[in-house]
Amino acid sequence: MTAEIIDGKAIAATIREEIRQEVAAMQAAHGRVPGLATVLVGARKDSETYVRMKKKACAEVGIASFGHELPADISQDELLAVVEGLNADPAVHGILVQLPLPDHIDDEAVLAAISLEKDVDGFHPLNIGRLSMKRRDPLFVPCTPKGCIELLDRSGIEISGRNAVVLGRSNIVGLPVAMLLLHRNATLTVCHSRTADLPAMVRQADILIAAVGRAEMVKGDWIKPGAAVIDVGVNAIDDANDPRGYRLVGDVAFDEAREVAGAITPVPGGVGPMTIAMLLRNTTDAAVRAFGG
Ligand SMILES: Nc1nc2c(c(=O)[nH]1)N[C@@H](CN(C=O)c1ccc(C(=O)N[C@@H](CCC(=O)O)C(=O)O)cc1)CN2
Repeated sequence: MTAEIIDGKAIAATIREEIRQEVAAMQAAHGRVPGLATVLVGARKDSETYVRMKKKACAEVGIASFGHELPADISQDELLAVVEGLNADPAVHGILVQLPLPDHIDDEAVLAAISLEKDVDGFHPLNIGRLSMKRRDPLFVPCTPKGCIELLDRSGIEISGRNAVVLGRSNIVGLPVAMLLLHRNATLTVCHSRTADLPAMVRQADILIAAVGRAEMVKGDWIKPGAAVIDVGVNAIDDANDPRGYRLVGDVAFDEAREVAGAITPVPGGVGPMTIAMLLRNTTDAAVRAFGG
């Protein structure tokens, strides 16, 4: 079997066009557009790239973006003051604090300071708490997990009643995506570094979400024939043939897995573009609420 490739780039482009039209309609109806504040602390190259991609995506759909580039040695109080200022700014409907933050900053305190109505990353403890409960919808769902579910839905992959295995238990991806799958009536297994016989567990998966951050860890013979494989990993590995000196690979050994799976996301071009599309979705939803529907 050769798997169907789930083209995250194309699906994200469709979603972005849907949002562009909504934003144009908002502009016509209210004379206002959604606004996203991005907060970048320090000069990590990957974070700079992601924030730049987010601002560009905002511009393409008509969302206003307000960039705050702050020094790596900013104090926690100073950063909290920036967040408070954005909470009070009526032009800002969503606040994105790019992670990870420098070690001297307590990221939980910063995420908890974001107004619930502007928490477009969905990382506020109350939003996460609501995500973990039945029938208590959070105001926002974290972007990468939401993007994984959207990829399954838009590819016509049934979730209810299927065995879903989540590899990884991070706050950003593993735990929230596990909750979303459970809410959609999947039978859920969460695997991690202490799981015994990982290949055997993964082989149970009708739907596999790989989010461990280890390059090509999941081998082809770990995959159940016909499974849907959503690869969240974005890992740089050395490649002398690439002009950048590296290339990006996922957590799944793609060439092996595509011979066994029914459907699979590539890296790059799978989940990554969906993360940004879902941020635009959440920001637009925040503005709709702020404008009164
Ligand atoms: N506040 C947040 N911080 C972080 C999040 C997040 O959702 N909110 N997620 C990640 C990084 N991330 C967004 O911030 C992100 C990662 C990857 C991509 C993406 O489109 N990747 C491309 C490849 C890009 C490249 O060539 O370098 C792909 O997979 O096709 C977008 C966003 C951590 N921090």
